[in-house]
Amino acid sequence: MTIPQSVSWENHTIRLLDQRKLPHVTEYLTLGTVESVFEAIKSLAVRGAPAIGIAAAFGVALSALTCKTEDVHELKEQVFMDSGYLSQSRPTAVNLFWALNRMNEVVVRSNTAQSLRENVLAEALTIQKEDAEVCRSIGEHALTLFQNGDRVMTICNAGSIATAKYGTALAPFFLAKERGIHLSVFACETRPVFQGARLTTWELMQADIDVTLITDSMAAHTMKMKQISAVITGADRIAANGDSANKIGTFGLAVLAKSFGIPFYIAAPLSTFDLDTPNGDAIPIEERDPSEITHVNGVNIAPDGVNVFNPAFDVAPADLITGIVTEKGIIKPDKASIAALFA
Ligand SMILES: CSC[C@H]1O[C@H](OP(=O)(O)O)[C@H](O)[C@@H]1O
Repeated sequence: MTIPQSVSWENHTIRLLDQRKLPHVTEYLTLGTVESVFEAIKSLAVRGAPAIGIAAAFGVALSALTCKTEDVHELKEQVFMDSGYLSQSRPTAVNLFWALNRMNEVVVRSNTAQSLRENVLAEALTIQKEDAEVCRSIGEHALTLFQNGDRVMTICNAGSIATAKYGTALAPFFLAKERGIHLSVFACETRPVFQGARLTTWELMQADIDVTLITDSMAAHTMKMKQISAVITGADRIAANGDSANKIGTFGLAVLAKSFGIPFYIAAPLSTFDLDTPNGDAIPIEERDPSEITHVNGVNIAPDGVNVFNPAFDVAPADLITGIVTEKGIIKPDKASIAALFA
């Protein structure tokens, strides 16, 4: 695959692919402070639940490496403070909190300032490496759901740049391509930030995968006219009962899929499950700046002063989900199956 890595650790800094500029400009940011990592996550320079977690993990490593004290207690205090700060960058994707918790545990069990610095960097690199392996497994399992010639709809970007590599919902398409299986992807543009139009189409075209761009409002008509065989999306947080939060518009696709009798799949790693959240109603839904809706590429397209509601995510209830594809296999979206996954 020729798709660039969204996050990497280079020369004691984070090298970050600026996803806001894609597809026309491939530009990298060099992040050397915790504040710049926070801003990169908040402003969507890095986005996608697993990639946010990886960036935050490297942010904790930066915190430890840039804090100059040799007193381990002082160092821990600073790193925990920075970790808490990074946790406030975005509220919905639980991978952020999962990664920060993993980093915090490493901080707790480090006994010297030097070992703490070594350990947090090693842990961040491990989180990234594991994510690539996990995503490849998700792709393998998801590929069993599709047959040569299938037409599959997706929304947002759950691809390589939203993760360490391969993606979640897009992983099966990359693997299908490697194996000569022809799948056609219909990508919803994903208003307001256009992750589908800008990122999913770009990633799939880079890999020479058949992709067709539609607006979000064309989903029902496209399902009917193009004989869509399945819908697959990523997720930002999956509650203990299987309700799944993903990019705004996903709930609508799940309703449509049910209406057309089309299977609707969620693809996500175990790090996206939140067993402490009992159901979708308890998932915090991020509301973003109104300008994401009123402006397109900096141009105001709405009357000045218009009221705006801009939730970044919605929740597909478990009863609309056919299956959740994880690195451990495909499970039913119910409490027992999810509990068994973690047993
Ligand atoms: C591989 S999970 C990707 C996930 O992240 C997206 O949200 P955002 O672009 O706001 O970070 C979206 O919900 C995707 O499914």
